[in-house]
Amino acid sequence: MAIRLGMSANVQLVTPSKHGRNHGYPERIPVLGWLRLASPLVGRRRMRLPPLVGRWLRWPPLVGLVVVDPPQESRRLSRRLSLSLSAENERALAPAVTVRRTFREFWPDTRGLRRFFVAGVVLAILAALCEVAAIRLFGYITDTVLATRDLSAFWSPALLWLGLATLAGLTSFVGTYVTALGAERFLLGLRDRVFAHIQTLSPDFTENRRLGDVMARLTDDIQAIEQLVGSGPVRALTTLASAVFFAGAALFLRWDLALITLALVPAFLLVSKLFAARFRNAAARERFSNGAMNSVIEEGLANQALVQAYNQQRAESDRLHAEGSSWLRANMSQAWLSGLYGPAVKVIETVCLIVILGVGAWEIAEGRLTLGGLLAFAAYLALLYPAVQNIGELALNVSEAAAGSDRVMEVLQARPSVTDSPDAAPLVSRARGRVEFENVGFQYPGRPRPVLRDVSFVAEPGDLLVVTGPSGAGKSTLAKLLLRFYDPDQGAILLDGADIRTLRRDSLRDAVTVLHQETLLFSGTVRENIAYGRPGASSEDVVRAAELAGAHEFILRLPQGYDTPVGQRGRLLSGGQRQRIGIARAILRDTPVLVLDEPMTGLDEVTAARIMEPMRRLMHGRTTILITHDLRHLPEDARVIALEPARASGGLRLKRLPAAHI
Ligand SMILES: Nc1ncnc2c1ncn2[C@@H]1O[C@H](COP(=O)(O)OP(=O)(O)OP(=O)(O)O)[C@@H](O)[C@H]1O
Repeated sequence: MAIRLGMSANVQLVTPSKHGRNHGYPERIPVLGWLRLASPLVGRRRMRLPPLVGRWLRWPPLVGLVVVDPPQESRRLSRRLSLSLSAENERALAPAVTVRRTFREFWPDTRGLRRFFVAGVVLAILAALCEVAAIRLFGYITDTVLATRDLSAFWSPALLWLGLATLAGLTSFVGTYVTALGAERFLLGLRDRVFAHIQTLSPDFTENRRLGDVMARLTDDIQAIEQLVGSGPVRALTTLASAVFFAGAALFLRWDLALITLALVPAFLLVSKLFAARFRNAAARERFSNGAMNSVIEEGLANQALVQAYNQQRAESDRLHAEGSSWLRANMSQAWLSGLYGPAVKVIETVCLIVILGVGAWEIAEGRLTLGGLLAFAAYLALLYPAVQNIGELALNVSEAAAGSDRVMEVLQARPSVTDSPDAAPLVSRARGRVEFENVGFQYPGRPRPVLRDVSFVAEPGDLLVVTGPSGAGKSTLAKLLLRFYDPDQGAILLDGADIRTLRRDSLRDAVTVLHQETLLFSGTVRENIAYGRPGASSEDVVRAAELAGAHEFILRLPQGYDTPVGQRGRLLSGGQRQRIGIARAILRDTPVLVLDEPMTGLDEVTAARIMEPMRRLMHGRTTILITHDLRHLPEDARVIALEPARASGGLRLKRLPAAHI
């Protein structure tokens, strides 16, 4: 984009986009008045300095060189923001980390990408040098062609100018592209790393947190880190280089004129000071309202069935309206401030320009300055502004990134409650499936009392062991221990005589299938959900598993058969259908040990009876631990044990019950 400056200058200015994804690489927008450069910096005292030094350091080109640390106030702002946004969950907060620690942690993630960032810096510097030269040419043309009306002197500088503009455009384009490529790859890699780490943690890591908060860490926070570690240094270096070039060129041209314009700095400082705190408060309110509004939308949509069943549509709409109204108010106060700030700064800018032109005109009249020199001088100063503003924004990015990296590092530092021991071994062949609990005691972290105490039982290969007991007695906890989501505090769990702590977790989990109370499905097709049991399974295998699970007929009746999407968490299917897909998946997985956790919950009598047959097929030849309250549909040979809370001890005792028969 081009602007008209003075009489005929056609100047392109470089500034970063504050919002939006430009990866910190400079983009071009028109800006008038270099003095506005002080605006992002005032009101945030970076360092305590003697008044005189402080005043001089606020002189724009120097400020650009001394901003090395995020302003304390913006750091506090970020902290306050993250405090208020995540006040419900203290785990969302993490200790503050320094920028250096952020670099130490995430710099290795730039491996393989640094060449993109280096290329970005080199190309941006080249583009800035082209700008400097182009402005010089513009001044030359003004003096040798416009002032003398000698067209013959026009063509060669004009062609050179065109060449410079083309080169600047090309370098800018390639620089933007390679920086974006580096930044996007950094995001991809870091997101993969954090997500993979979360996958190694016990499921209670996510269960104990708000899902929205974990997702924000994988998206916004990671992006903030990228702005600091990836494209941040590119921006810092190119901005510094640009500031030095443009300040140097202006001072070289007329150092005395450059100093005169400093007289107007206090006016900018005053306006900026008046606005800075209000801007920050409005932004903090906007972020907070935005978060609150998003959680209402998320909860409302996720629980839509509950909302409608309880006739709470109106209440939910009111809740959203209230949060939306706060958001609107916060946005309007931002709009009011920026609406007012723009014209206020414009007035001062205009005064500044008039002063430069006035003094310049006097200098020209005195023969100490040419017209081209004056216009080139004004253009250099105008280019200096965005460069220095960039540095001010960089400081803001640094504090945002520090807050983001706190939260991401907290995730990366979380250790799985269970890990493989160094000498853990895989199962050498398919397990026979003998499962033994030997005096197992267990207490959930942070819970006052043990949930299991002295639990012992054996399930021989192919056995069906039924575990029953009142709600909350710890039946599902047995399955979590068998899968090693947790390790018992006392006793041991053995698979084929080997303590499962000596086995590799992936190998152990390959030997055990758990069918949960509510069948968990992904939002893919029926086929994909069944094949999840054995990735790479053939279509025939999927169909055969569905037939054994008694699911084939109903699947064929679905609109697209096996390719019918099951909807979010399988909600387009009935409970019984979901259950049969779960059974087909388990059949396909074909493990020697099976844990069925309340497989009949929520199913009516007829459906439950219908599912029994496929369930028997699934259990056939496998060691099965069936967790259930419902002892009606059990086979005759089932052994039943009951977990009961022991009142005095606060633990549990185990009781053997006779098998219940249909
Ligand atoms: N991740 C967890 N962190 C802390 N406590 C937990 C966790 N999961 C379960 N508990 C607690 O452990 C106890 C046993 O839970 P568990 O799910 O094993 O019971 P259950 O016998 O399967 O109950 P139900 O029959 O209702 O499914 C409960 O008091 C529960 O609150």
